[in-house]
Amino acid sequence: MRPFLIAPSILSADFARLGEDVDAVLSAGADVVHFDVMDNHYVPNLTIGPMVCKALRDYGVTAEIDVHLMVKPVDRIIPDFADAGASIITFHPEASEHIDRSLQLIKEAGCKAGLVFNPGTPLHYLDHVMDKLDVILLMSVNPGFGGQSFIPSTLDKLRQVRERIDASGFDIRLEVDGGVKVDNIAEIAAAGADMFVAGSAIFSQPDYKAVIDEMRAELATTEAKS
Ligand SMILES: O=C(CO)[C@@H](O)[C@H](O)COP(=O)(O)O
Repeated sequence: MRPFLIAPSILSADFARLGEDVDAVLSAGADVVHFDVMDNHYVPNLTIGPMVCKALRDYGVTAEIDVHLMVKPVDRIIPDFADAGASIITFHPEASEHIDRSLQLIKEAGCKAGLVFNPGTPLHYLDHVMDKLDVILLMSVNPGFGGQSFIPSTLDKLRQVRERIDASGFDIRLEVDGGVKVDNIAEIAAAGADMFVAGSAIFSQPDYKAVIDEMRAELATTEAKS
């Protein structure tokens, strides 16, 4: 059994005092910093790049930084994020010209690698790359904005991916992102997820520890898979 990981999305953090806010959420019990990179091209929003990732490292953040690239093209920004201190880099397969090459670039740069699937993206992109994946991230909202509602069909997709991971025998995290809250996290875990991105559910509350504790209490009602 492996631990469940809670990864607050800093898209909902206070950008005017990002270092402090990230420190606060990690002190409150978060495991991983989820870092959303949007390019106003692949998705209709514009956020943060490698300089901000490096600034967090320089500020003293030592937790894993999980960089979710919502950018097209993918490859040219990978080395910059690796140099900036990213731990995990995930990208959308339909945004890459050569999925295997992008995964290889991430690994060669010393990071964990993953593919991200939008609600409408088919899972066949997994077919020939399972051995190269550390993470599979299922979006449970359409990418671009925080604060959207969880799309229920993600539960079935999670179950399908969980079966594929278990059948593969590889050590792959199953991450979910979008609309994750205290009141649905147990159901999402039961469908097979073991890493939970939550933005607005955590950062909209004054007491991060209280929300994270509530999430962990809900997760304790289910068992992590594999
Ligand atoms: O990548 C994205 C959106 O594109 C997510 O990481 C959201 O930022 C999650 O926010 P909430 O749905 O938890 O508010």
